[in-house]
Amino acid sequence: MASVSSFCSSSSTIKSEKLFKKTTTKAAAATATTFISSSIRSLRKDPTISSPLRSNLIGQNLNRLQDLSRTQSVAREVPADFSNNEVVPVEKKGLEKDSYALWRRYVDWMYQHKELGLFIDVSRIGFTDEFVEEMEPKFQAAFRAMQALEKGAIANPDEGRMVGHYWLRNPLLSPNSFLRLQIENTLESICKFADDIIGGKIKPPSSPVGRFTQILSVGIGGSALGPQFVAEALAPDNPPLKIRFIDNTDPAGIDHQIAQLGPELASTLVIVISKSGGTPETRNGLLEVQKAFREAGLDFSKQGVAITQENSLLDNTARIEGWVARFPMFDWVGGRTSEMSAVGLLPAALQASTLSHQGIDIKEMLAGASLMDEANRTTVVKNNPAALLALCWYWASGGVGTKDMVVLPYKDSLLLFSRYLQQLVMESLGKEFDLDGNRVNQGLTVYGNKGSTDQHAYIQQLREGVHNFFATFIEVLRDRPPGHDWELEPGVTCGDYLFGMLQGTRSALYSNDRESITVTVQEVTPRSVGALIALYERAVGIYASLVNINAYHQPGVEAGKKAAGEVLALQKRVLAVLNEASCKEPVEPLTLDEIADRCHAPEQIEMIYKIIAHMAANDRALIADGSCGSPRSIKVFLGECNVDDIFA
Ligand SMILES: O=P(O)(O)OC[C@H]1O[C@H](O)[C@H](O)[C@@H](O)[C@@H]1O
Repeated sequence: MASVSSFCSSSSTIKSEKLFKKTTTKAAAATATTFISSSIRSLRKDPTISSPLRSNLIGQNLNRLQDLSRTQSVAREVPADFSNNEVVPVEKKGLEKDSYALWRRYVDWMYQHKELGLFIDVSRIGFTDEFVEEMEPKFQAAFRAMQALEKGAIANPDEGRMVGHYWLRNPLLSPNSFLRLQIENTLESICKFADDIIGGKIKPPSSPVGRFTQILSVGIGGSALGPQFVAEALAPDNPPLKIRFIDNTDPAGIDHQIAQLGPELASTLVIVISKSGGTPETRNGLLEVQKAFREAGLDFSKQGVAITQENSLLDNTARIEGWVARFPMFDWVGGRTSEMSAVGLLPAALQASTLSHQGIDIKEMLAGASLMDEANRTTVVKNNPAALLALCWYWASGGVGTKDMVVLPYKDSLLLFSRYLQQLVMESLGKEFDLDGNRVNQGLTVYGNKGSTDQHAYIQQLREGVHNFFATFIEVLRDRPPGHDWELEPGVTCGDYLFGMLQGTRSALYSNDRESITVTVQEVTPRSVGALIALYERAVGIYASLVNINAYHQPGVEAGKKAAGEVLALQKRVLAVLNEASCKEPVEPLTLDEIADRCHAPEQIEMIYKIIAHMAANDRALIADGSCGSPRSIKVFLGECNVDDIFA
């Protein structure tokens, strides 16, 4: 039953909508503004409505305020406390439309990193000077937190861990010489190992080619997304060592990767990546690959490499089985910020070009990240690229995630950037509680693929539909390597079209009050990719401080893992019950109620039905009566009875 206050919230919203529609005079606009503001206040305080609904309703109301401001051209009376005291109010005004004023804003706020050739344009985000001023203390606190983090503070208090991904690209910053040496030695051993593999010094034992030709990376989440993004962005066209990924426990997906390797399995280097060394999907991928090796008569241990924390299950397995190599994953590096650790560096270093016989230049990636980190250490918001992004995110999403971030790289090779950012941003910022234990349900939704492709898919909605996002364009100035360009019509190249599409979409969105950031790089190189990763890692860290959350843990992920474990445990009980009934003479097919009863889990009947339907679809349970489409009617038994299991 809807509680009184949740009813009030939604009725306020309806009323504010009506008021908004009726508003024709300044006086009416003022009344509407006051009413909408108070609706926002009530929504923020109402504990009885779900947080997605709350965000949605607040977002709608903020949009109305913005629209009111635009139509009435009056200074806004926006509530100073529409949220809890932690959140700085975002006083939305109509976006600047005068082209000279916009040009001034563009030039005033343009960020340029000369050495990296990277620009950030925040002029199409409508933050005001007052907002920047109000945010200043929060930014100074965020900078202090970042300094402490870089010095080795326990920045992940829930897990009692340091957060050290910044040391990976500047080991001199490490809080002690032990960590510095660990980083430096690991980098050295990665480079040496990659040289030995590419140069054929380390060979697969049974390949007729006499060297490794393929890499199969097994890992998930932070142990896959960075390497996938970097491979897509930087791998050479015809690499002698091509990388593939198993990043799921989907048997068909795994079969597909193994089938595509075919006889080249004999010359495949398998890199198993897992910080914890115990992630089920990764373990399953490993077991499936090991089975394929056995079936092909190959010795997996001569072709397997592990990247994991010391003494994890994976580490111990690799050590005991004598795999080719093991590389460390450090306790103080989180999965989603691990691209500059062995997790990202080893796969990158192995993706060599046929011409140079060198892998992706990982030292350049590290240099790009290090230069970006350096720029992000300034405490002047306007000169700090990551802080600028965080400022825009805060403004655009009200500091409470009311707007989504649509990431649109206009470059095919950056297709996976938004997918990579999805984990980095959403796993870091999507938190139920803040650092003081208040329920805040924070987050920032990220999605996107690439332009101009997406212009032919969902840009229609962005331009004209629900106003629940801001965009980030990633622009790459260099269209293709020099000497290859040609004009496909007088004065216009193919790349000019891509450029035109980006600029056109940016303008079209802005003219309809859709805000955007543009990040520009000269080229997609190891250096610029390293810089982009570092830019967003720091922006996420700063933003997390602004909204007072721990960006470095992921307690919510555990709930799904735990529930999955419970489903599998229930499946084992179901199997035991079915086995016992199927071993009877004659076989005793069971209804779902009977199975649930015998499992002592009547409340789990729906899950038991799903388990049976899944097993039946995979020929592991047989339906004696009825069909899965009418659950009440089915009777189930197992095709084979295993007497040993009954007495086990
Ligand atoms: O590297 P692993 O320990 O296998 O973890 C892989 C992934 O597991 C979980 O889903 C975490 O939420 C991710 O942050 C992590 O990247």
